[in-house]
Amino acid sequence: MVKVAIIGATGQVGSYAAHAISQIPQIKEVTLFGRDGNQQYLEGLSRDLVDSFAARGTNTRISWSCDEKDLRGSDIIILTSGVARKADQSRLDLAVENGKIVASFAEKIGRTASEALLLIISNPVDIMTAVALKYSGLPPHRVFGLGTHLDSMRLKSCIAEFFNVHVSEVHTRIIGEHGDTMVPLWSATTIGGIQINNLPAFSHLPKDKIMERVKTSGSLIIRSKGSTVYGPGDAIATVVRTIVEDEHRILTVSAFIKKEVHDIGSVCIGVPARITRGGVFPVPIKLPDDELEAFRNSTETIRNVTRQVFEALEERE
Ligand SMILES: NC(=O)C1=CN([C@@H]2O[C@H](COP(=O)(O)OP(=O)(O)OC[C@H]3O[C@@H](n4cnc5c(N)ncnc54)[C@H](O)[C@@H]3O)[C@@H](O)[C@H]2O)C=CC1
Ligand SMILES: O=C([O-])CC(=O)C(=O)O
Repeated sequence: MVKVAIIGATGQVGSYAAHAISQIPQIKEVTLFGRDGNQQYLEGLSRDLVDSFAARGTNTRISWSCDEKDLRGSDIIILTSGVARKADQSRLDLAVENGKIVASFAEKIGRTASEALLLIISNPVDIMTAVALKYSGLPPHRVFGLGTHLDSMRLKSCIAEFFNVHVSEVHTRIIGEHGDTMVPLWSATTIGGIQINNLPAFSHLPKDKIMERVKTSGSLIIRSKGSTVYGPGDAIATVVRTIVEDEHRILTVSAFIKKEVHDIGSVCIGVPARITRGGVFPVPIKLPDDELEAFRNSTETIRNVTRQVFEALEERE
């Protein structure tokens, strides 16, 4: 049975993620972590979740803590702490501020829960994954971020709507930055197992418009209702279920790549990765020239900002 800790559980994403993952039968306990001062909120949140579980017939145990010692024994730690962007900000604008928060939690995790798998949600998620990797000291296959999994789901639903098919018939992927330079892999997109460009209607698919919608989904939702909650929460639950059931599914998460995508490496970025109970393993792939060039551009963006954040964090030390 599995024990999961959510750091940043008092936030919008952390609290819904707690609810979503608690429906996974193998999860025995979810610990809600918050900052000192948030004890009352955490007690209220845990009571609210317990009521929900009773209503649903869910057997997961809920606990809460503000003490890093209680991270010990966690199998999976989900880190959602950090500042959320305003609708007119880029996720990259949060890099230094959230870098400090993520580095500090990563150090705590390295000290107390070095056997855990660490899933990063805080934005900009690719850079925060690199920060968590460096400051936790955990091996690369045990530190990864939500990456472009949610973007891939957004693209999937747009394609399903256009072709008027069930979402489960659409397989697609977005790789690269969880941000403006993300790269849709049309070459890896199928509907009902058929390569999308072999379907006559593909020539009418408004690809640019769809990608604009995917890229601006987060800011539109933030402008309309304050934050994105259900999309990320359920995307997190899918990743966690894939881990605990040792499914070996290939999801597009932010992982440290060495040479899996042509010769590009030494960066944390959204790539297809095999997700197992033991960790996350990027799948070696070859891309057509246009997608490769776009991915290279995306990795450069992430590499540059990661470098700047590392420099800012070194000044802190
Ligand atoms: N990767 C993805 O797909 C997604 C990432 N996010 C990111 O997740 C993060 C959380 O988003 P929300 O839950 O909407 O924000 P929120 O504002 O509702 O919650 C933020 C959480 O971080 C904690 N926190 C804030 N500043 C802190 C500090 N200095 N030290 C320790 N803890 C601190 C708060 O106590 C709270 O628990 C943001 O960075 C957001 O951009 C959100 C949605 C999707
Ligand atoms: O857009 C944001 O800031 C939150 C997020 O990453 C998403 O929902 O994709």
